[in-house]
Amino acid sequence: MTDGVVLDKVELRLGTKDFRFNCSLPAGAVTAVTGPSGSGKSTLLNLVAGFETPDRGHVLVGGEDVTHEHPSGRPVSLIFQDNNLFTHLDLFTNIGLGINPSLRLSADDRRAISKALQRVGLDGFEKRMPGTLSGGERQRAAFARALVRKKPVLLMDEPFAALDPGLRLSMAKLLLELHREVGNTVLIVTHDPDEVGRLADHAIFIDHGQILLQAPTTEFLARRDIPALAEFLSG
Ligand SMILES: Nc1ncnc2c1ncn2[C@@H]1O[C@H](COP(=O)(O)OP(=O)(O)OP(=O)(O)O)[C@@H](O)[C@H]1O
Repeated sequence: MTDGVVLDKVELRLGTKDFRFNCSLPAGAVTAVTGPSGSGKSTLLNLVAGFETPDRGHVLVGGEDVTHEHPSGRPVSLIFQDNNLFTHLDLFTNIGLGINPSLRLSADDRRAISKALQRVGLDGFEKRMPGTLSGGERQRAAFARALVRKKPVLLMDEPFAALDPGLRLSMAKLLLELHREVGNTVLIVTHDPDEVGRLADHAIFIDHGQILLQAPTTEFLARRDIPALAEFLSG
């Protein structure tokens, strides 16, 4: 098993909260990041993305030590619940920024943008402004941007939480299709045990800033010996 993301004895203090993360998440797999509210799920993603720097320990992505790498230099893409798009820029530009922040785009880049829009079901949406899109369409656009960036790791923080149940299912299906096509390493924060079962190969459970369990999904969903996890699983 190759490591996609490693947090090697990472320690971080934010305000009065202490986080200690030690884990090795497999490359090319979907790992669900779960835990009670305030347990440290977003903080773990922020450490991988580079929005937080550990006080101690190392963060490795694809075997490369990125602990002190600026977020823009890390081989990761991000999709959040919202705020994925710049509201004053059309979709073509929003997605182009994912390829090159100065928007110097080659003919190939331009074709890649249109192809990515097509792939996520937004064929011909290049000139649309984010404000004119539905929530599901905005998430599709965020997927298109992640696609053109071609980064080996995709970090998703509750990407579907704002969507209604039907849309959640179709976005989960799209995520899995794209994941199988590109073989990336996905970390997805979710509060929903059903989503863990639907999407993830592995899952971790965080409580009070520490990882209490890392296991393959089937084992994870069957465990009842950790009270906080049992509570999470019973919804
Ligand atoms: N910059 C900061 N300064 C002080 N405390 C912080 C900071 N960032 C996060 N925290 C605290 O650390 C804890 C973990 O936050 P985090 O956002 O990682 O939790 P979470 O598991 O993602 O929660 P939720 O499910 O509610 O989104 C919270 O109590 C939060 O208030």
